[in-house]
Amino acid sequence: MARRPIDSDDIFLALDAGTTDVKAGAYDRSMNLIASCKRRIGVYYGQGGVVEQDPHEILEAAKYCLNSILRRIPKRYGEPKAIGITNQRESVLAWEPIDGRPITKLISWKDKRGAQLSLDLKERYGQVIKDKTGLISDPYFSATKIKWLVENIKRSSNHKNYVITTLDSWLVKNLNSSSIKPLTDHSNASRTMLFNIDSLEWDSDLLEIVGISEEILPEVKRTIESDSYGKVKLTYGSTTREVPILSVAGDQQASLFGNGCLYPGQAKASYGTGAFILENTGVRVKSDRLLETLFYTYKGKRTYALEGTILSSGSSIDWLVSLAGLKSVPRSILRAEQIERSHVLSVPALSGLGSPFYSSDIRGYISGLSESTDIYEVIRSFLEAQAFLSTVIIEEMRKHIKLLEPLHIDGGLSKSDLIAEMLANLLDMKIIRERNVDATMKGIAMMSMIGYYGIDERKLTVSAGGKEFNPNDKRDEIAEKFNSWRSFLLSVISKNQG
Ligand SMILES: O=P(O)(O)OC[C@H](O)CO
Repeated sequence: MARRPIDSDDIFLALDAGTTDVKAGAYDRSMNLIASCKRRIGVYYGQGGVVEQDPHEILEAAKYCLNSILRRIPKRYGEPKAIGITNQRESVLAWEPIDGRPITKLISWKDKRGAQLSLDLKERYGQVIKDKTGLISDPYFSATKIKWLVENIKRSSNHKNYVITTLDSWLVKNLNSSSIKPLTDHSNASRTMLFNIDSLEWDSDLLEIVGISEEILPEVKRTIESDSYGKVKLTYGSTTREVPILSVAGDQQASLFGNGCLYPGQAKASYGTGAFILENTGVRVKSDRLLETLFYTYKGKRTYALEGTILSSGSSIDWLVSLAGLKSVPRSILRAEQIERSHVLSVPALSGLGSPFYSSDIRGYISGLSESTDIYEVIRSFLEAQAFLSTVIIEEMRKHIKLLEPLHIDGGLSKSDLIAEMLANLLDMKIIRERNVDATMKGIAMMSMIGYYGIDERKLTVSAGGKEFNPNDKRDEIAEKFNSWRSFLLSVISKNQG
């Protein structure tokens, strides 16, 4: 990769196509955010575990946001040098490889249509899947969704020539100024449950086991790449710009990067639609109860991470606030945080339980309700559950690799001081919430900048800092509640198994 001179007027773009919002940002050379735009997108929840999104809506939102930030970049900056694209992971759609036209909806990572198949796969091939992909067979990953799409296309249409890919691949195709074949990056491929994270290839045994042909999958490239992903064509008014795409990554990997976790032992927790806790492990570190995944690849090097997932995070709070007929999520959270003491306990497993339990058929439970319980106590218990579930995951991580201080937190729900304070006490460590809670966009912009300059990622100097939370005198009280909650969780799990 060519090295280029560093100029203080250089700027880099980021596109983050998440589950709830599509966002774009422009960053200066020190990774200060200088313009941003966000558009909310719809999620359709149907019977039988169906969760889908409209790819056209996502693409329109992406174009709108990118064009809108271009208009807002101050004149003193030069042309954007590069762009990085990051995305909600595991979600897949089928499309025409020549013109990029979608032939299905985007089947969300939250979709459970593959539940039975993933159970069967777990029973028969659980260890093979873990060894090869680092993942635990679950409908969360792409494999069973891809299989469902293949069967469905066979039954309901004449389409013969199609590919099935994660969202990054489709966006790269549809935003490109030139014709480009279907491509994805290693971090996204590692979430499909079909990709061998040691050999860095689609795994022929797994493809055969699940019954998927490699021909319908995209080619896999490095996360930070100088010349594979083409250029994004941006037009506004009479101006057209072509900006090279120099990085593509799954959103949680991008946020690990954006939180500056570039050394083994550094970790972050992102509280978005779901919550995702990732620790940089450098090399692959095996764990039976957590997910081993590719963090990023750059030049000849690969870096791995351990991951624990909470399937419903911000989405559970949104759901509860709207069910209660309350207007504002942030105001409801603030009010819930002010409650002195609450006896309500919750397991907000609205989409099943993620790590380290992987029970896709469990649903949400609440205990401790009385006639005097008010809705804010219940909201508080949902917030507390995020800190408790995170603690269970991090306890598991600590069995495998030392966790370095501080733990970085980001994502919309990380604005909750309650969650941050509880984490500091439960984990007995410093927590840092980034000044700008959007580490995902920052991470993908950082990756594109590294690709542009061709520099060593650990030599980066970027602006950082944020609010610190440390263990305090509430430690015993929080630990006591955690113990009660843990017993409640175990009773929920055993009830479900029985
Ligand atoms: O859309 P988010 O930010 O909740 O992230 C979704 C994850 O990538 C799913 O694995």
